[in-house]
Amino acid sequence: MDWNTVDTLKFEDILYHQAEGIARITINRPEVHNAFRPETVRELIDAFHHAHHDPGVGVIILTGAGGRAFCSGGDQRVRGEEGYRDGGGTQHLNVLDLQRQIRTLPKPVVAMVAGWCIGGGHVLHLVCDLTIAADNARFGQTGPKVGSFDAGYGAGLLARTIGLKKAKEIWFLCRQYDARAALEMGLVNTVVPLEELEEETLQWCRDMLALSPMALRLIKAGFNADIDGLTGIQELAGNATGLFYQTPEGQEGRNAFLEKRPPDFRRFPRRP
Ligand SMILES: CC(C)(COP(=O)(O)OP(=O)(O)OC[C@H]1O[C@@H](n2cnc3c(N)ncnc32)[C@H](O)[C@@H]1OP(=O)(O)O)[C@@H](O)C(=O)NCCC(=O)NCCSC(=O)CCC(=O)c1ccccc1C(=O)O
Repeated sequence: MDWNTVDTLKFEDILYHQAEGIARITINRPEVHNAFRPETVRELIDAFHHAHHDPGVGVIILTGAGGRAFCSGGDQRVRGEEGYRDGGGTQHLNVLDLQRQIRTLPKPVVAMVAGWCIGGGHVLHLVCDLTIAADNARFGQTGPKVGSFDAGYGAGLLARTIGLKKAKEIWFLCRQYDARAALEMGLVNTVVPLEELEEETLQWCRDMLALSPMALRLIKAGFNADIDGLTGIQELAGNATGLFYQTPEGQEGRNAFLEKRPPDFRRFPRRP
């Protein structure tokens, strides 16, 4: 695949590439196994925002540079007493904003995982819709070992994904799991040799690009609705409103207002 960059997007900690309707977002800090600092997360949020609003993008890949790590979580070197310090000294837990963004983004997001997928990095793959793992991938949570925990998606979505007992084991014992074990517990969708990781991920993306974007959008919202509470229902309901706007019945209300007349909904059926 010949990836293109986007001239308007300038990043320091991440890379953004695009081709054939696929956006590839790469955390590019291999010297720390792609740990994220607040600036990394801010750039990821901007990149996902761009991919979300680009009508030429149908599927998004999230990955890490270097082949040795997807992401090792928050950068412990900038961890302060309240969060992770940015260059100006303000402390953040802004990866939580990124997690919600990936959940509500109405396009499939695929985690392409090689190497370490640990801590907050593990939660990032978890909130992606699908995970394609290389055979060198290793998964786990370290929170209780390093004085941290993610009791939101990191706990609840993990339990929904692999079951409560296994999710508690992962958090309570802080063990690491290889790709085969991750596949067996339903934590990833497939495992391939490292050298085939990108091609396999692209094939999954191409298969999704051949399908109805609206159907994928709605089924993603449907999968997330109950787990995400009112935010999930809002996403599903927003889609319903968007579809209703496209109907003559929805447009009659707007037209009547603009034409300063009472709306006439009598011609629209009350369906069984
Ligand atoms: C991933 C390891 C197991 C890999 O081990 P190994 O192969 O031996 O490599 P190393 O030599 O350890 O690492 C190479 C190099 O990278 C540096 N590094 C690795 N991880 C980090 C990191 N997270 N931060 C900073 N630096 C890192 C390492 O120091 C080495 O550099 P040198 O210069 O050579 O020393 C192992 O590296 C490891 O265990 N890493 C730490 C994993 C970890 O504990 N991550 C943090 C978990 S907590 C978190 O992610 C917080 C997320 C968050 O923001 C959050 C917010 C709100 C609610 C909840 C959360 C949440 O906790 O998720």
